[in-house]
Amino acid sequence: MNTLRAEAPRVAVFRKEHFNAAHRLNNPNWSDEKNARVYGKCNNPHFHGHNYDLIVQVTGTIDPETGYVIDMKHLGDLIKEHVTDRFDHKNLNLDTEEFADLNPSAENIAIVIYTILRNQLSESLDLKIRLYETERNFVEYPV
Ligand SMILES: Nc1nc2c(c(=O)[nH]1)N=C([C@H](O)[C@H](O)COP(=O)(O)OP(=O)(O)OP(=O)(O)O)CN2
Repeated sequence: MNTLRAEAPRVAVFRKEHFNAAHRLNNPNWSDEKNARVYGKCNNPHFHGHNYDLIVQVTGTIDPETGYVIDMKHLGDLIKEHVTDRFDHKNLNLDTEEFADLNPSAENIAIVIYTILRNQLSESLDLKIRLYETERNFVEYPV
């Protein structure tokens, strides 16, 4: 008799959201010259904006009653309440406590969003964030 039981399949679901925000990349421990050299136009003292595309990936097993890993409507509502309402049309450096002392690079923004959403989801669900800062520049966390 085969005593091995098939593992429940794990499925990834994705929710895409969008927000606009301004930021400035700057290291306060460096000179103005070094900041300008390292960050280039992203160091503009008057800030600049991006149209961020956010893809939230949630992976888990399927609830046999709903057929869902997670209700994507609920996931969309969570992202709106906790992420996009918080960051959309904000100056990340000046208007948000998360980036008051943290350089708002795409990497750091992704980690902040991950941490916010991780607290909203069941521990049985895995979470991954993909954040597009431009059409060609994007980051993922965790890897
Ligand atoms: N590792 C990182 N590198 C860069 C980041 C970042 O957050 N992490 N951010 C920037 C800029 O803020 C921004 O992404 C602009 O970069 P740029 O390459 O100029 O943008 P585009 O893709 O629109 O333009 P291209 O013409 O394709 O270069 C830079 N680096």
